[in-house]
Amino acid sequence: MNTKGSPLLTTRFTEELRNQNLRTWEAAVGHQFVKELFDGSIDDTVMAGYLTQDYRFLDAFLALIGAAVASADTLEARLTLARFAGEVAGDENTYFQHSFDTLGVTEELRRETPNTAATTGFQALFREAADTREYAAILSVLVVAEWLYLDWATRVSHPRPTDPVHADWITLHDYPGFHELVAFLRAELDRVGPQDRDTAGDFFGRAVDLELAFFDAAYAHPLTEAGREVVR
Ligand SMILES: Cc1ncc(CO)c(N)n1
Repeated sequence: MNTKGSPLLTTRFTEELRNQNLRTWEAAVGHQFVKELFDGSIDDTVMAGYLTQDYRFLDAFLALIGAAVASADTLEARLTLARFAGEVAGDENTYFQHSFDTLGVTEELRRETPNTAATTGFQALFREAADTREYAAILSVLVVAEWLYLDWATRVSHPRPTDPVHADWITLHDYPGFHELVAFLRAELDRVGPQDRDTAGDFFGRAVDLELAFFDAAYAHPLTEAGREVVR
């Protein structure tokens, strides 16, 4: 049957989850941070604060990917997730090191900068998802983190900004391998999520809320000129 409403044409599970959180999702994807990143107008103190917090996100996120490797139910998924961990530990980590150098953010300053509530919230959510040891719960958080970032990075048709700190952050979330990764993560959650609907919906929704809070926090907690070793 090809009629509308046939089981074959029902909404994908991940689409359903996004629809349940659409207002917050859209607020995150269309955030001032994204607009200013694309037009190159984002203040260095905002970018420096954002990246300082996001480097802590990266640390906790790597641990969550490890939990996904451990809980996946197929070799194919384990291989894909392990390669994904390699990307984060490789190119993405290198991006952070270069950007901290460019912006003049020293290790000492990063050490002295406290977590924002959104960063602490993500760390707790990642730990909670990992502790379930359930692939569906872990995937629900991974899907939000990667799909929402793919969405903002690909939605705007602006040309790339010239500053590598800005341009490379966009490229890290819009290259062919990243599109494939998000397609993979979504397909996995579409496959295993419906058996664990409530848990998936709970983790997915909390992750979307934190994504919006994380962008807001970048403006509420810029890394100020006074505390920063200004290189440019
Ligand atoms: C807050 C946040 N969400 C998602 C991503 C993409 O992994 C990121 N780097 N930071």
